[in-house]
Amino acid sequence: MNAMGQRSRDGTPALQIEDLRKSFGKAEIIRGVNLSIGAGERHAVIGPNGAGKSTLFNLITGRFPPTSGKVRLHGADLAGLAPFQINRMGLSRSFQITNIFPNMTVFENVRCSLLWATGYRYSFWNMVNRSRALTEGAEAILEQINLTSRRNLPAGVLSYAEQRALEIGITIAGGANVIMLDEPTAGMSHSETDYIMDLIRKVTENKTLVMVEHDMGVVFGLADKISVLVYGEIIATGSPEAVRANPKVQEAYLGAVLEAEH
Ligand SMILES: Nc1ncnc2c1ncn2[C@@H]1O[C@H](COP(=O)(O)OP(=O)(O)OP(=O)(O)O)[C@@H](O)[C@H]1O
Repeated sequence: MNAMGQRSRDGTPALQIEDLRKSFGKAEIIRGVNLSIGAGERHAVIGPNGAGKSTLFNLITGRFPPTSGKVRLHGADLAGLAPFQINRMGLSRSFQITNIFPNMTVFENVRCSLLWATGYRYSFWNMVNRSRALTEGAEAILEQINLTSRRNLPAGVLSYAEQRALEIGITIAGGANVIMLDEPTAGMSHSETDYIMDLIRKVTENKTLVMVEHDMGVVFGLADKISVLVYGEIIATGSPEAVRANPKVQEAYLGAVLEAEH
């Protein structure tokens, strides 16, 4: 069965991380991370600045090779694979920095990412069918991210929140079933944050979501499970309630963050 866009039915976790380590020079930034993320789970990784959250993302997505340890996607070892190969196995990520082409239209941005993501799978199709499939696919995504009415505008003129929605559209375009979002609501107002949160909930329905996020409203509103990364180690993983109540987490991170929000 092609697992794209569907939950694993045999109980294999979507992602398994086994004793993962990463050093830059002498500094060990990721220090033995073990984590299992179930198919269909919404998982948030939180922790203080510099804890290694982006580095962990970069290791999972193949952007950096680990110093040691393993990452498995639906049971398959990702060692040695390039980001585009991992992407074609059903894992797609967004970046903290907006990754869209500002001079291309909104529609072209989505269509292009679809073309890239599905390049191989449609290789036996004739050009007409392929072109039609891409157009229809792009239209369906625009509908999902509520940007149909903006489709012919250059992406650069969209509002910040709309650009982040487009970024999410580009991330989901290839039909990946594991979606990784890096600070999807960074720099947003309360209403924009609520809007993007609803959008994320909608587009990741029946998919696995892994996100790094600093806004605790978003984390506790969206996540089924939370992992807390401090100095390259996961000090707690569990349900939002369990993580919130964990004294180690309170001490290392959440106590100060929740206090600052009130
Ligand atoms: N390519 C690199 N080379 C050297 N050091 C790096 C590299 N990438 C990250 N680091 C270091 O690793 C540490 C963790 O950085 P990382 O960006 O992963 O943290 P983070 O938890 O995502 O932080 P933030 O919440 O501020 O985004 C930092 O001390 C950073 O300077």
